Amino acid sequence: MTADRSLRLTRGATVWLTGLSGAGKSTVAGAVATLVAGESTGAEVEVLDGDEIRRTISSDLGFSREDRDKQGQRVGFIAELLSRHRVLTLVPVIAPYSETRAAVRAHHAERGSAFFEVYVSTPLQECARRDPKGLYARAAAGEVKGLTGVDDVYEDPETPDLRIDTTAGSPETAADRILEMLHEAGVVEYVDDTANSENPVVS
Ligand SMILES: Nc1ncnc2c1ncn2[C@@H]1O[C@H](COP(=O)(O)OS(=O)(=O)O)[C@@H](OP(=O)(O)O)[C@H]1O
Ligand SMILES: Nc1ncnc2c1ncn2[C@@H]1O[C@H](COP(=O)(O)OP(=O)(O)O)[C@@H](O)[C@H]1O
Repeated sequence: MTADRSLRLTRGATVWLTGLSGAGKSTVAGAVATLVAGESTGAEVEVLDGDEIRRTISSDLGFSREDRDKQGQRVGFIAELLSRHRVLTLVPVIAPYSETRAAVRAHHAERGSAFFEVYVSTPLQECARRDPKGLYARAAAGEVKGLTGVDDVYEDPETPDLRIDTTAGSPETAADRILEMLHEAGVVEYVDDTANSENPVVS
């Protein structure tokens, strides 16, 4: 993205960032939101973070299979509503089950809303090395049970729209790849700000 072009959304979309704790889902979602907010012409962007949702409307949920599925369905419902109303909705939520992710995709498709699955595929070893919340250390000490990827299941997405391993590269590079995906899908377009404002060049 250069300073002489701006970004605009042609429609809303949900971008679901799935992956292990510490993979970089929230950091990359934040980087996309910052880029879009800073370089767009009035585009709306929201982040629905799993931790934040769990502190509010999902404070009744734990980490059983049933509860994780409910969390996915709830967040998917809100994301679809937002994206149908032209918001670029970034969802850094683990969503460990293929079935939940497929149901959320189908929910979007039934309503004509765009949905993209981004697999933040940073390996467990790197996630545990980063351990930004100390969860892996607590799991190793036996203080946390059922941590995704350690002693609870994570079903790898088989056909994600995009796969990003954040072991190498910056969050901004990862964010650029997501914007490129959205550009290719026609959700994002760029307007050449140096062109005649009555005859803008859009790509
Ligand atoms: N047992 C266990 N497994 C996974 N994650 C745990 C667990 N306990 C607490 N946490 C914290 O909860 C965050 C994940 O919430 P999500 O709603 O994204 O997870 S899920 O989709 O319902 O599986 C997760 O956030 P991220 O680290 O951002 O992924 C953790 O902060
Ligand atoms: N390229 C990168 N992309 C995203 N996060 C990165 C990257 N390199 C290092 N990190 C670090 O990894 C950690 C990822 O944490 P977070 O974004 O909360 O992950 P998640 O939301 O998947 O649990 C952060 O401490 C972040 O600074």
